[in-house]
Amino acid sequence: MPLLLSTYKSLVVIPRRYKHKIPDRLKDITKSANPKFFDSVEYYVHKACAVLEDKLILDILHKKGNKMNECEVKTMVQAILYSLEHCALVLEVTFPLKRDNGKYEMIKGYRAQHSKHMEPCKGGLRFSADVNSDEVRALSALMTYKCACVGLPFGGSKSGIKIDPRAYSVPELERITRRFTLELMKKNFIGPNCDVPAPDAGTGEREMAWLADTYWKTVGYKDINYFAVTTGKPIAFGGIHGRTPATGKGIYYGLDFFVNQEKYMKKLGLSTGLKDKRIIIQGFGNVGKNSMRYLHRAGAKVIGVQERDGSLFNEQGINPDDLENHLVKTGSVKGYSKASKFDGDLLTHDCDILLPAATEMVLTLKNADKIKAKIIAEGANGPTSPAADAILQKKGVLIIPDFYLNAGGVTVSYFEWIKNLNHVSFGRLSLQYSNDTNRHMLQSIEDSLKQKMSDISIEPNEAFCNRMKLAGEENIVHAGLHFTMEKTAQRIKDIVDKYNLGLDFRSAAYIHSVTRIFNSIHTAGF
Ligand SMILES: NC(=O)C1=CN([C@@H]2O[C@H](COP(=O)(O)OP(=O)(O)OC[C@H]3O[C@@H](n4cnc5c(N)ncnc54)[C@H](O)[C@@H]3O)[C@@H](O)[C@H]2O)C=CC1
Ligand SMILES: O=C(O)CCC(=O)C(=O)O
Repeated sequence: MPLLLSTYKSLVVIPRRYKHKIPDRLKDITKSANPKFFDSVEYYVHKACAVLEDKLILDILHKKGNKMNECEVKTMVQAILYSLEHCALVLEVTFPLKRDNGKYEMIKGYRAQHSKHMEPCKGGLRFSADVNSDEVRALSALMTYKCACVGLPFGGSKSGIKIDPRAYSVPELERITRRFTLELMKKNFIGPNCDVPAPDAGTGEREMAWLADTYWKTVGYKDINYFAVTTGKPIAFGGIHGRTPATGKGIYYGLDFFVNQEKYMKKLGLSTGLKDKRIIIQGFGNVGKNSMRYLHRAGAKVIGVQERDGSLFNEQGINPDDLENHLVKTGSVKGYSKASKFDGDLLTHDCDILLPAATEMVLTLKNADKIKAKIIAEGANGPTSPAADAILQKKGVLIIPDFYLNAGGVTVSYFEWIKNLNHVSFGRLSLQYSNDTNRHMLQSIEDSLKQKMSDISIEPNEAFCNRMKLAGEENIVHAGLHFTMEKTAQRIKDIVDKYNLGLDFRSAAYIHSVTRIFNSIHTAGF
């Protein structure tokens, strides 16, 4: 079938000559109940390449000054696209831990660097009993596409340490984190210019401070940029305002963009806007809790929360701050009095938006057919298996893909990394100056008008005053995040229209990312 590209003015027909081939080993993945995570990401990438490959080849062939013949171009394009199948480097380390009770235990950890088409590589560090090599490889690949999607100059990486953090004391977690950092340093898997970790599931500011401190006190003292070795650090140790809630805030911006697209909401039979949308969230950790907070503020009703140890339901909506207070007080969502305990599977309960924000592969061949949500907002990395994706697409569900929707975290990590390299916080040099400039501008308008009208005074209104008062680092970060999420959403939407992809926003986002990665590899030389 020819590929129809609708442009602003006309419809361009591209003959499908080259037919990017999805490898045989991935062909049946849409029927698999339990696919490998890395294979799933790879499958999605190939699916996008099948749409994109012809265009990449033809673009180069028709580029002014191109000296390669068709066969050479095709071979090169395919080589670059298939190179994305591989994870560039995977480190697996095992080291001993002396536990508080005097016993010893061997700890396993990984760091995978999927693509080094840009450096440093960027990606979080997770603590979870489920960590394995396949998982970190898949998560590192997602980081490659995530950074490209929102236009960050990074390759993709990810670490995991195979522990349940709840089973260890704080001093034990500190020893594990510091020792793991040393192992990464010994193999050149960490550094401001080669690989920069950040928080992921089971870790946060505290772990990032231990990591940065270990680097600083050993090799980093010779490196003036040592703070840029991790992101997601506490403010007092080189962090940036707004990194902790950034993933949740980005999810809110992304969702807000898509639910305001009339054309798509009509297709789904939903009204536009977040107000009164009924949402179910899986996971009440960093991502779940923070996205719930922003969605609640926007007037959406989070009617259900599913956690590891129980589920809550209230058709009138659950207050995120209230639930968090209960969690902090009791250590669990269980027993929360303003919602009822829910015994069934909340993921398949009726709602407008389902927001998985806990872990991967929760929407699978087993439950996809029972999902009633009209929108799946992928807050977690990899929550949907290819089989579930195919079923949900068929059912006409709009899926906003993980590596776009949860990119707010790494976007603000990028701002933190730049802040550390610049050794100055955003706005420090310019804010007072721009506030003074605004006041001079108002005075100048007033002076000009006074020449014509004697009795006039111009005062900044409340909104303008607030804007000048609030213009600190946090607001600059949020504005940068908002801009990034909205601009990227627009690009993804344009690609859906351009390639007639229906509701397949995942393929559109991959086309966007792969095009950027392809261009950088092709430009640098392969
Ligand atoms: N922290 C970040 O900035 C980012 C995180 N992500 C992804 O978002 C997801 C969640 O990450 P965080 O919120 O940081 O982790 P977290 O550790 O802060 O929270 C995860 C929550 O999910 C719950 N949970 C785990 N398995 C569950 C299950 N099967 N059912 C119900 N609840 C379950 C846990 O009890 C925990 O409360 C992960 O997939 C992570 O890779 C993605 C982008 C950035
Ligand atoms: O902030 C970062 O650098 C990475 C966050 C992360 O691990 C993710 O987006 O999955």
